[in-house]
Amino acid sequence: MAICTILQTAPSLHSPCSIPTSFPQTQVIFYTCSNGGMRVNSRRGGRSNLVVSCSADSNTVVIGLAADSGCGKSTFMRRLTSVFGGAAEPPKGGNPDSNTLISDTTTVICLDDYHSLDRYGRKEKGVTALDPRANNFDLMYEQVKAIKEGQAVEKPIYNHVTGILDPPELITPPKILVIEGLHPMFDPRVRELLDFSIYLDISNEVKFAWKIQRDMAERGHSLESIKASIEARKPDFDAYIDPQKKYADAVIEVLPTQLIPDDNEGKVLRVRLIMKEGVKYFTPVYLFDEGSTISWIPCGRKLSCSYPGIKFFYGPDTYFSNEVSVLEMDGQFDKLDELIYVESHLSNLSAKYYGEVTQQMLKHADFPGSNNGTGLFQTIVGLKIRDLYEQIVAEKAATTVEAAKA
Ligand SMILES: Nc1ncnc2c1ncn2[C@@H]1O[C@H](COP(=O)(O)OP(=O)(O)OP(=O)(O)O)[C@@H](O)[C@H]1O
Ligand SMILES: O=C(CO)[C@H](O)[C@H](O)COP(=O)(O)O
Repeated sequence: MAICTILQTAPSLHSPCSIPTSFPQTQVIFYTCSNGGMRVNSRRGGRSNLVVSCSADSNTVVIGLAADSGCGKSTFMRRLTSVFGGAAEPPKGGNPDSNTLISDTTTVICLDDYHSLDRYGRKEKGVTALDPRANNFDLMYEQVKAIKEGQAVEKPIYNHVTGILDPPELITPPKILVIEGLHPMFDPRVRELLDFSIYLDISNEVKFAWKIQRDMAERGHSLESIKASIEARKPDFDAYIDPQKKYADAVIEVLPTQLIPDDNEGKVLRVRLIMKEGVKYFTPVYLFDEGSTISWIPCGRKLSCSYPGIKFFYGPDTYFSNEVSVLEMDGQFDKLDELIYVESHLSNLSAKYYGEVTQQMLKHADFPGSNNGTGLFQTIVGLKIRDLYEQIVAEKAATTVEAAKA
């Protein structure tokens, strides 16, 4: 059984355990921790809102999601949270500019909150936010480690509206902590804390098309300023962000289509899901026959395809000297409900029932990428993360039972 330890009394803070509002001295009390642990047997009388920590055998599972800005992290997070069945919201009653999203199962923190230099500091020193010198990796490590071990932390907030660091917010240990941003796999100490890691690898052409779509249409930026911002970030992106992909357990690579010769519109995409072999709790998805090499055009009687059609590929490969399986989709779906035909040919999806992938995709048909491989592979990785979490919890429960028997 997991044990939480009372660290301090702090009436103004929220607790990671559900604590009765008051309790008499010498009473034995059971607390359920939000990361799945449980506290028993307190004889302290007193007040509500004690800050407690839940012991290591109720550890939070930590997931890292790396990508450059504007590459679909928020969209991915919304798909992931939905797989667990709840909506994610900023901390209640907190800073309206908080970057954190909390649902029943997951807490997503944005690593921009560990910027050590604010917008003005970066300008003064002439460094970008991608530069490690603009980020506090010691604090990132200490706090992710603490949360993983069941302790609440006071995490800084980087305010994207004002460009300065706001007063911190309390983060209590969830069942699953997702750390998303520019550098989740940069610092070896933080990397070591990750139970699973994902890199969204958006090619320059596609990144440019997405940036234009968002920053011109939604934020009123000019084409020239978007080009200049991408160019200014590129050297640091190449030096500090891109190299993290070699550590990722899964990479979603987004490239221009090969189905339209010399396409420069960037609307039709070729998306590759690169899955590392031999990762604990993670078995790669496969098409038709595990380990074989397959090229498949599913268009025909059961799948409608308008120009330029759809092409799947599956096969083994190596990626930064690691053995991987690659699943690729080029093109886009005309009718999303027909995705069930493709789903029925995929195995190891970690779905709870036949058609769950299609159902998730239909549920969020309005999210960017729902008609192509970006949405499909993000949904599949979401199911894989749920499966990984459930395996870890089951393994811990079995260990606890064994320990109790001994
Ligand atoms: N799969 C996709 N297909 C097409 N466009 C996409 C896709 N994913 C993201 N985009 C585009 O990129 C924009 C940014 O997406 P999103 O907000 O998910 O990225 P982000 O990485 O969280 O960005 P930021 O770090 O800047 O907050 C979207 O508004 C959309 O225009
Ligand atoms: O890369 C980024 C986030 O992923 C931002 O550029 C970084 O956080 C700096 O933010 P701002 O635009 O507020 O100066």
